[in-house]
Amino acid sequence: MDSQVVTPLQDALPEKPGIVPGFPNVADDWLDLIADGLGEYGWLTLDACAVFGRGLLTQIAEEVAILDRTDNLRNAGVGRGLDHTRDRSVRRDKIAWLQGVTPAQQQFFSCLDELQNGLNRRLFLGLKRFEAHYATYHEGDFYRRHLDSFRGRASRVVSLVLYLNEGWQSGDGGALQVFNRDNENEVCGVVTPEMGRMVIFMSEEVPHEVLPANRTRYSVACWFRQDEVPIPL
Ligand SMILES: O=C(O)CCC(=O)C(=O)O
Ligand SMILES: [Fe+2]
Repeated sequence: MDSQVVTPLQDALPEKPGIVPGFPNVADDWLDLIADGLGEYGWLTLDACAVFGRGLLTQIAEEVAILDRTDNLRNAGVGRGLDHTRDRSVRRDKIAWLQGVTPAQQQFFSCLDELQNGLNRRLFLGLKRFEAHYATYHEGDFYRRHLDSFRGRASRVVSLVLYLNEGWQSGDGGALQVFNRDNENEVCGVVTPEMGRMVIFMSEEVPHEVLPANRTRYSVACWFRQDEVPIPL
């Protein structure tokens, strides 16, 4: 597996007022909405600002920006185990895996935990753990159409991407195109990577593609998995 230890960059982070009390707030109705969208369409997008709170989103965005500026992200690969390659014709983003070590990452991971439990209770997915990485797409970077998991491998089951870019304009490119799970040539959604926007989809079912970005694009991508430990694919 592509992995990289992310050292907490506490010293580099400016003083923050902290995370606002009452946030994050993973409420039952929010979990219902996500479970309904996944169950009915296999994917959904929503604005998660009110759930995470601006304070946490800003801290997460600063972490990835610092990792980017200090050259602590590395070229992402395609496939796992022996099939793992860094094919730049398929994807050009740079990534760093989260270890849940900084206060912001701990808060974020506790939300992912609640989401995992909420989805298991509603959809009986048997999700056991999750993994998450920061991703940076610089100008011209893209990720061609793909699925995040292959059928029957019982690995990645649900994908989640949270975008971290203030003031994203349509001319900035970098949209996520979501394809129909029954017809991979039909676009059924276009998601703009604006701060706090989130997309969630079934990893084995929904083809998707990141269009070339015209400015730096930050995100955190997470996968909820059914396996206890990574199964080499
Ligand atoms: O950043 C996105 O919009 C999607 C990224 C993606 O598809 C992936 O990392 O597998
Ligand atoms: Fe993907």
